Amino acid sequence: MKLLILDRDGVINQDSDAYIKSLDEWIPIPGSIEAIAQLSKTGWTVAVATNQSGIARGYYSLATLDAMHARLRELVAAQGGEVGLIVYCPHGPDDGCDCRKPRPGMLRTIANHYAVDLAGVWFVGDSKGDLEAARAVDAQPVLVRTGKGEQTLSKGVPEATLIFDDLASIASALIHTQAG
Ligand SMILES: O=P(O)(O)OC[C@@H](O)[C@H]1O[C@@H](OP(=O)(O)O)[C@@H](O)[C@@H](O)[C@@H]1O
Ligand SMILES: [Mg+2]
Ligand SMILES: [Zn+2]
Repeated sequence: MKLLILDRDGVINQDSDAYIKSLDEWIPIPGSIEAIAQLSKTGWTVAVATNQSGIARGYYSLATLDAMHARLRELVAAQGGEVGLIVYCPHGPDDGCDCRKPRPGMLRTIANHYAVDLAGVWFVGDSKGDLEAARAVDAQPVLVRTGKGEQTLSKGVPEATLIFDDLASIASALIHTQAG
């Protein structure tokens, strides 16, 4: 099975230090919707693992979060593609949950859902915690320069990390080289 797991904020949509608190603030990064559609149309299953501590912080509701994910699904479907399982961590940094990245709980949830092994599966993120979550389960850490990616890169990333400009360039690489 060709499985690709994506972080959300900073990879699929623009991120903000003030959190993405409303549907209006959820703005796709240019090329990302097309990339997901193209990947799914070429046999890739695209899942999402996203920290959403804004829920615990009271910045937005689960209904708002669901509306953002419904919008993502609508936009990808309009291009003939589909989005797989979306898993989010609604907890705060001090809640001690197993799902908040850098813990790999969400990646394991996705792997169990699809009954696949995570070894070598590409997990694409823009933050250090994304890369650490990938490494915790022997997945392939992949950093994009969008969102917080440049900032993350400037602080140093694990040697095995693959680095791409954006999700569109990842899709192009996977589709044209049938990697993964
Ligand atoms: O990149 P993903 O995992 O999809 O989502 C990240 C968001 O939940 C937010 O995560 C926060 O980190 P804290 O949760 O406050 O540590 C901050 O980095 C915000 O800028 C960011 O929007
Ligand atoms: Mg992110
Ligand atoms: Zn959690």
